[in-house]
Amino acid sequence: MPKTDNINSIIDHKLFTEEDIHNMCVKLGKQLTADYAGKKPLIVGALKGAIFFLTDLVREMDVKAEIDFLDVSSYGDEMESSGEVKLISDLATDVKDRDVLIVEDIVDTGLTLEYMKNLLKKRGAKSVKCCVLLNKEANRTSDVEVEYYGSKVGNEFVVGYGLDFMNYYRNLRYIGVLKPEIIKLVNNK
Ligand SMILES: O=P(O)(O)OC[C@H]1O[C@H](OP(=O)(O)OP(=O)(O)O)[C@H](O)[C@@H]1O
Ligand code: HPA
Ligand SMILES: [Mg+2]
Repeated sequence: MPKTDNINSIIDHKLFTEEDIHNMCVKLGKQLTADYAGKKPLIVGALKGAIFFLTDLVREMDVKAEIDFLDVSSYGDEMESSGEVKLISDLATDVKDRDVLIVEDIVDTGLTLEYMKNLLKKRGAKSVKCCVLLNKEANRTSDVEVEYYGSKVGNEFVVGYGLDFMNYYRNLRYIGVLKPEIIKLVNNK
């Protein structure tokens, strides 16, 4: 566990331990191995949140896969989606006729995922599916399909294992729920 300043003052409780996360990666990896058998998918990680999940998930997949990254952002330092997804940096790979699997840490409003799926379909991908670790349905504004997910979560702000609060705490090994009073502090600033 990295030395992270004041972690107890911001985390209310742990939601998923390292073991829980590992088990989700193993289960999803098995499903994806079966579903992508005989294919050579392009795995697209959504920076920055998906970095840890992607690296753990792909090592549970017995599939000949390529990996690339899209840097997209809609939250910046905020805790609510701006409603606008920005493409910060693009893929290096041509997706035309490829089976693409987007890997994401969380789907919340669904706007980021919808943006990425539309972009990849427009570029001529043969198939575009996604695998997200956490599926938060409470604030969903898009009807984007979530083909694979590790677990549903409630309407709580979660941090760790790639998920950030004001760009920090991504490097926690577990996933925790941010204290409601921290959210109030930020919202009242
Ligand atoms: O379903 P949505 O409401 O669009 O929210 C989900 C997205 O928001 C977060 O990314 P963020 O924009 O904060 O960038 P980051 O991955 O660099 O943290 C998260 O990593 C997802 O990509
Ligand atoms: O709950 C969350 N935590 C961190 N980043 C997020 N982006 C959307 N929802 C969340
Ligand atoms: Mg993200």
